[in-house]
Amino acid sequence: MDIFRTIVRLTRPRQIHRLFRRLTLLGPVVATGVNKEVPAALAKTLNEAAHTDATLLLRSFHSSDNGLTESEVRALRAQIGLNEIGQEKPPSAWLHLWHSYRNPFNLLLSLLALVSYLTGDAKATIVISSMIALSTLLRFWQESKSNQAADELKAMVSNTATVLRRDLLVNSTPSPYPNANNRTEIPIKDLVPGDIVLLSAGDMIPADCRVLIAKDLFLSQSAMTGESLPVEKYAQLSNPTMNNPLDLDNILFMGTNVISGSATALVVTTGKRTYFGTLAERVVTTDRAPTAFQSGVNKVSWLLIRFMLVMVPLVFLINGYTKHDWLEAFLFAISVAVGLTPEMLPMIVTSTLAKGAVKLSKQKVIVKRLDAIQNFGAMDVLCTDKTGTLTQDKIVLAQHIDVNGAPSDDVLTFAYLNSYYQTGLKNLLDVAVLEHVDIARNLQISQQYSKVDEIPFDFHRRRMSVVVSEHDDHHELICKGAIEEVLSICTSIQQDGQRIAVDSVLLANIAELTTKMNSDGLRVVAVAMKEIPPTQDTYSIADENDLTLIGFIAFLDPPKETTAPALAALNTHGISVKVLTGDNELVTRKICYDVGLPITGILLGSQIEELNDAQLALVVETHNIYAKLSPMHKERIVRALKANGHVVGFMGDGINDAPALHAADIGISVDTAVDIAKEAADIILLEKSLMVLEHGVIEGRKTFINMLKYIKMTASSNFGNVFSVLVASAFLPFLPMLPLHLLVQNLLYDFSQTSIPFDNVDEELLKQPQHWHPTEISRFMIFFGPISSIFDIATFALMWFVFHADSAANQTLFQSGWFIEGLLSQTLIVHMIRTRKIPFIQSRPSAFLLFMTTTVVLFGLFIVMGPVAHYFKLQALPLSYFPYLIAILLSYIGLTQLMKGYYAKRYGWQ
Ligand SMILES: Nc1ncnc2c1ncn2[C@@H]1O[C@H](COP(=O)(O)OP(=O)(O)OP(=O)(O)O)[C@@H](O)[C@H]1O
Ligand SMILES: [Mg+2]
Repeated sequence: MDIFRTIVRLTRPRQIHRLFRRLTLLGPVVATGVNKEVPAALAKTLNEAAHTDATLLLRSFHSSDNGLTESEVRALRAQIGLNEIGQEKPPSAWLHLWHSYRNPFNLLLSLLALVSYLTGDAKATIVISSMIALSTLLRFWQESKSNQAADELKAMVSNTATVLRRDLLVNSTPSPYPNANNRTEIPIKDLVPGDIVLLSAGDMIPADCRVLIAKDLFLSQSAMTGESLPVEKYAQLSNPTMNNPLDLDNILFMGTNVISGSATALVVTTGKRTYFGTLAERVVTTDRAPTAFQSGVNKVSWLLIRFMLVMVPLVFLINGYTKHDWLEAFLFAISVAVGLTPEMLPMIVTSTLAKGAVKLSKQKVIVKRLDAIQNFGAMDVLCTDKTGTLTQDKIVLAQHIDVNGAPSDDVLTFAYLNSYYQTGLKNLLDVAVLEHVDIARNLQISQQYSKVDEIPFDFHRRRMSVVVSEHDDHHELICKGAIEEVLSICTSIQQDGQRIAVDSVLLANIAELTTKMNSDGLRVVAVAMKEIPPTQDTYSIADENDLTLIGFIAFLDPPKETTAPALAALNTHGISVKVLTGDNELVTRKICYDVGLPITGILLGSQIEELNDAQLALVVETHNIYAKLSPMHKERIVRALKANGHVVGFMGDGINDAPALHAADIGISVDTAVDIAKEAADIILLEKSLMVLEHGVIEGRKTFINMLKYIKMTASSNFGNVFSVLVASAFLPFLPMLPLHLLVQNLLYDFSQTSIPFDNVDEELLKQPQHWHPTEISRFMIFFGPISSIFDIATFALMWFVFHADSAANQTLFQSGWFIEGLLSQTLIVHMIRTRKIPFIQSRPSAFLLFMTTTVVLFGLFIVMGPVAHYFKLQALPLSYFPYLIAILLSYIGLTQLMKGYYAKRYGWQ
């Protein structure tokens, strides 16, 4: 929860990164420059776990081959707590209150209060103290709301682990781990030591674990150790003398993830006691390059700070010299500085983003990194995979045929065995195969077959094999995968019960058959096998040779009905869609045709391989379909588009999508995706649909536009104010406003701005991607700021010449006149600047904004005209002042409206 407090300091990028990391469940925290040592107690536990024999270890954890029982787990959890990292605990309310207080604005007010108290000015002390309370509570309240929203969002994304539970065992015979029928999915936070977890490619390691069984298990530990190469892990230590905990190669660390292979592991430590947990308290995160948005906010802040550095000393010196009261000149200069500081900027940014995030969550879009919202609105190219996005989430096995195209039960049987025994990949194709449960019954799998080994899937080979033994007289290696990739390892073909050597005629026939199916939109997977004498019990990729092609299974992957309208909607919002898939071009072409996505060019992974970066940069602009891609191709395409200046979104849910999700400006994944894809994403959709995405994009744009509004208004009105102060200081024999007045004005204005996140946005602004142009903000500020000064100076003249407030004795009258005009013009101008159109008539503000600005205006009038004026060192103005005021305000509005037209024509309006 202190996440959001941290974001409040938006001008400090380092904080943001830390914060965003924390929003991710097991964020990629990279420990740099910290003591990476494993605490002694943990090192001992891990070493013991690594060196103890598996059976003994299980016993020492009171666990078994089949895991713990539900009641054991519950008892243990009550004792040791949830599997969570402690840091996510919210800070105490008092601490939060202190942080809400601790800013320059409040510190200055406190100083003023102290000065008033010491000079015996009780009224001023009371007024100033109440201001401090008000501004602190305002911030406290806003932030608490944002924090709560963030917590609720986080809870919406599911993070589960697969565990074995002894009491779920269906029959008394213990099943081999990988296909155990007593597996169940539980939230990661519910894991306890002694739990047995099943892991496969794409999973995050949910706690510190000891490997019990590993199959080609490769992990990325970069999150933990910074090393980028995958490390292999085994069930047994490769070197039994090893005792450096981080080198133990049968220990898995929380926060790392499985790149390939599969494992069964025993949970050894959980939560804060894991290595990750101990690290989380000490980590220094590496800085990612700040996003365009962060650096934009920084630029604006710096602009104002630089400006302040020039103006404030000037104000100080001028007032000191001319009025000879250096203390007052100092306090005044400081107040001007505070007036210039956009101290509410971080809070407005936070609450605008948080509010956007909450609204998005109602559209089933969960934002993991808050500043992704801005990128969401800026995105102009969306790259997406095919399955589940363009097509329905449900794939069905439609055909199982031999090489002649005749239905064949053999093919289905082999495919079933392959899907049943493989553990490396969880995907929809296997789910579809396994739906044919009748086969399992007929085959009596567990009695007739036993698994010998498997060669897991990877996205370069595009195939996977399992080796099973039937009656022990031979082993069968069964392979399934993409057509070309399987054919490349086949030397024969099974035709009408005969095994025939592959020749070009056969190959041509097969090509014709599969092309036909692909063009009908069927995804085709080839199935092949070979029999091997049972001389070995481990197999590797090298054994995938000399296979016999049995036939094909074909899947129906029909397009979603919503895809076509969603594509059209994205198009009208200025976003072009590109399809990046590992599947082949024929199927993809058919799907694109079905959903009405015009194809502007198809490029294959193999072709991309041959292009250098410059060539690729040209090609990605023109082509919109990319097929047969490896994960690295996907990433390269995203990078090329980014380098061309696009803001690129990538949507995907597989292991193969993770690198591209990382590379994109905005990574989008789904709740059902593999852990590492979810981890890499900035946005999680609770429903994989392009339609949902469109709502998200619009919400993102609204959020961004409102934030920009605030920044533009505040920058320009602060700029104008200081300009006026400078002019007034030079000519007046007294202060144009007391420090107190400046601060009250500032606070009231800020107060009215808290409604900005809720404001309406003009329709036409939502049509195009919204980019961030920090230079435009300075231009806007320099353009519109001085306009207000013209009318401020007119007010000075009015007070001086008409109302004869021309001596120190009359200064309160002068100050009151300017106080009202300044506050009213600043508040009114909010309505002018929030739209390029005619306010109220062509573009209506939200009711809340209207309410807040009206309240502030009335309150300002009350302070001056009401009975409390002397508390604020103000005095009631003669009624004859008001017609002048109205004239001044109307002229101001008129001139601003004119200038808006000119500005928009010249520079455009965002
Ligand atoms: N479970 C599996 N068994 C065998 N082969 C598979 C399996 N999953 C994928 N393949 C093969 O690998 C190819 C690429 O995988 P996949 O289609 O999942 O890639 P992708 O880029 O995620 O595609 P999509 O855009 O459709 O999500 C598939 O077309 C198929 O030939
Ligand atoms: Mg996919």
